[in-house]
Amino acid sequence: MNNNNMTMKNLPNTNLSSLFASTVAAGDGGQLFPHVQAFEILLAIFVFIAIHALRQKRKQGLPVWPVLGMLPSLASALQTNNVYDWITDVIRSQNGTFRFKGPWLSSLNCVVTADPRNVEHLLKTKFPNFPKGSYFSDNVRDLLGDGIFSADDETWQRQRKTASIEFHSARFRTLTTETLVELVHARLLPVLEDSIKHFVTLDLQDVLLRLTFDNVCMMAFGVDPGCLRQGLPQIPFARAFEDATEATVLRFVTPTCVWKAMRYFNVGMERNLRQSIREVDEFADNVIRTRKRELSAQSGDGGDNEGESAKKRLDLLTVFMGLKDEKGERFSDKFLRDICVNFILAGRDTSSVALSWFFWLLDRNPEVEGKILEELCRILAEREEVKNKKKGEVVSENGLVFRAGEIKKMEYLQAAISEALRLYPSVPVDHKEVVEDDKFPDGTELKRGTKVIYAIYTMGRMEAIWGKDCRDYKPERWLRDGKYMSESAYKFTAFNGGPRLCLGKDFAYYQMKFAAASIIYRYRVKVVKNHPVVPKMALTMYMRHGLKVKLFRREESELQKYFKI
Ligand code: HEM
Repeated sequence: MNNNNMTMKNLPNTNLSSLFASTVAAGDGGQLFPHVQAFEILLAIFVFIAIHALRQKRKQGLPVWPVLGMLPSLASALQTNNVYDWITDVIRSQNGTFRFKGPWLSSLNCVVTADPRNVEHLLKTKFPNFPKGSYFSDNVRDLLGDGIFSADDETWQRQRKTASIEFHSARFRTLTTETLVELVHARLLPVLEDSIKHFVTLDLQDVLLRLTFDNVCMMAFGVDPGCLRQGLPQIPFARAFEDATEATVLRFVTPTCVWKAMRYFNVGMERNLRQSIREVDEFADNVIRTRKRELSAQSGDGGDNEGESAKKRLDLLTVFMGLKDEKGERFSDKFLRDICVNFILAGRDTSSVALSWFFWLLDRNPEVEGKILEELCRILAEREEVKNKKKGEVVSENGLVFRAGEIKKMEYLQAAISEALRLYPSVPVDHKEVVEDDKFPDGTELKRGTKVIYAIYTMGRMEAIWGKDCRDYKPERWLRDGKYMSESAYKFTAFNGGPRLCLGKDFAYYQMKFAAASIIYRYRVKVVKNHPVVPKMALTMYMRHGLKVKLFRREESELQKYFKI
């Protein structure tokens, strides 16, 4: 055998077994040096394996290596700027669904799909067969306990039912609307105004995260942590919460036995996680204790300050404190803590991250910004007091607050935000586990215990779902005769679908529209030139480097153009 002639190109035509045989035979005859012989054998084995692995790529989407499975491809994809684009390419090459093969004995084997028929199957049709599962809940239990996000079955159902009634009650809606007005006008806009006064750039993602964190803490605990204030202070509870979620996410990319051992010995990331959870718990315990005191003061003499303030409360903590479980007993403090922490996780960063991508897209699509502004001014022009004013007066009104009815009329803005969520869903991938053997509508076999990932990010980029222009930012695709038309939850999965549809969806749209309209009406948001914008690998699709922007106050003359009065 002439080893010098052995190239990757001509090898597929070589009879490998004869190659092996001749190599070994040469060794038997002792005509070659033993280390050359060993090298040849190893090289031949390697080439054989490489060809086999690469051949699998066509059939299975990625090369499959002995022992390591598809891990090398994943590892190199993780070094790129956007792992979600990589997943998208693989899924597209496999017509919507592929099976990821992890290393031997690892927990990484899974089926990944972006086929709406499969997504409907797992989120709705066969919902009981696809719970979150023990792998997910084991990983998140220390932080989320038995809260709605990680729970399945009755524990989930009970929280879902109660929270759903509360979320859809008129009182709750009024309170959240009022809270939002206060947060945007007394806190967000002054911070933005400050950046203009001091000629500084701003990380808009950080500012929006602060806004939604304060907002959701007020909904869950009835407490304002005050993250969004001038000077943007560090708030220990917010910091601890963020650290705890980041450390929890690390468990998903660490072999289970490794993180469990680290937890046992209280070292590394597990040590940090324990410390952060302790701080979150201290905050929660404190709020729960104080609320209990308030409520007992209210049911006692009812006249003192604590009792009075408790009467006004509508947060989830107070609602759940007033309820009893199926045995007629009050919920434990631990369960109350879990409920609140889960709601904070669900509502903390989803809307702010969506808004960050939205403002980035607006910067790249100024015609969309123009259409939003036109819509805002058209809606404002319907106000009686505006009609009675002379041309130009309304635009100089600093204290202008959009009303709930006006927010609802913002169809184009809703379309523009939905379009941003289609391309950059706040939750880019989600996860389920198979209880009993099953089969997807596309024919994929699912064995009991299989992990299933539905790739929400990829679904927004499938030609089969959205057409040839699926990668373009086009709010118009959501409009029919100027009215916003929602899509099937199994095509547009940003808010999940079926029984576990996002509970905060309506509120989130309201919150995002209110904040966006209040900003866009006053400022042009320009992304700092050459600022790198790439997603971060996390449960929520943050921008890895934040969103550095500079704000410019809108000139009256610019707004004037849009007022048709
Ligand atoms: C743009 C904003 C939002 C997006 C894109 C979004 C998306 C989602 C998604 C994908 C899920 C399913 C997660 C899973 O089961 O693994 C979910 C669940 C949930 N979301 Fe949202 N969400 C948003 C805002 C909010 C807000 C503001 C709240 C509350 C204040 C909220 C409350 C919830 C709750 C409680 C669940 C759990 C529902 C259940 O399991 O029954 N979400 N959301």
